[in-house]
Amino acid sequence: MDRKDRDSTFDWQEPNDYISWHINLAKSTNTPRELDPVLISRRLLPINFAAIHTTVFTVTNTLLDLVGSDPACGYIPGIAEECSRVFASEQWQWSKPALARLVRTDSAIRDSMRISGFMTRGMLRKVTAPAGLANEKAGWTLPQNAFVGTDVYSVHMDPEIYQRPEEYDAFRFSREREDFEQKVREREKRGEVVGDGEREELLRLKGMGLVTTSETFLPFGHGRHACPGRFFVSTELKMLISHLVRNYDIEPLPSRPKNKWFGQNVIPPMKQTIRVRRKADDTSPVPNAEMDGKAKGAGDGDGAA
Ligand code: HEM
Repeated sequence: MDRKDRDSTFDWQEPNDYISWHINLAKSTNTPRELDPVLISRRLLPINFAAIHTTVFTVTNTLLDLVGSDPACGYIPGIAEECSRVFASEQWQWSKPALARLVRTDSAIRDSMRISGFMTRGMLRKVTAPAGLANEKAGWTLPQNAFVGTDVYSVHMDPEIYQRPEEYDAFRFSREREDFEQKVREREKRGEVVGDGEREELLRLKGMGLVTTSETFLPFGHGRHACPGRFFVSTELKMLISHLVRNYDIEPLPSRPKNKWFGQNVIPPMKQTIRVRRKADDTSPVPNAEMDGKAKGAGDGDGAA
């Protein structure tokens, strides 16, 4: 970077990555302390920690939830059909809007995060106010330095919020949206006007996407400190699942292997295996295109799917 600053003919292009952002920020805010390589690595490590095991647990859980479901539910063929259809319509090149159309895939990941989330207590916070925190209505107080978190598991398993909460339903969040979109398409075909009410309903249904946090969907936390990596991870997981279901036959398991609880965490069984076989007919003329890092605009901005 320094050399490029001194000599613009130097043949080097700055990578668009965390370390470069960090260095640029340190320079633009005149904080030379932040340029210390040891400090940079200390900033980077927690991000790696926040990003990697969370993603691995989530994709493992989604696969186990899918493979452990009754094949009669048709989840994997349904997702494969959606991925093939959208991928083909995009000339075998993922883009952010194309990934946003994978509503079944999105829903399959979302319901897995709800039912098989690795964190049963979320949003741990420390009370810093010297006077503590009081909830007069509920009749409790928390002293300074107390820790408080949210019982995420009970919210995700509440039958008043989710119908049959103990069941993994891969299309829980997409079924209604697909039906609604189909009806709107039919009305448009008949030349009928789509009104504000329908547009609002569509917005509500889009709000049931993976990256949308709420008081009732908490695997990414909620509010000010909600996971900023969720947009990236939604892109990554959809591409990964799409690649798998489009290119491999996956043998169903007789039942969903049990996750392991320890303390307030739940992790997938580490020794579980699944059987896959490469499909004879390759479904795209550009094999592995979606895994070659060619998704356009992936990871930036919002994107409720
Ligand atoms: C499926 C994968 C992931 C899950 C389930 C997840 C979940 C979470 C949760 C529950 C929080 C805490 C929210 C809170 O305390 O309010 C969090 C925070 C965070 N996550 Fe993720 N995360 C995932 C992937 C990622 C990735 C890929 C990155 C980075 C590329 C990332 C970066 C962060 C960061 C920097 C924070 C701290 C945000 C803050 O304190 O303001 N996460 N994540």
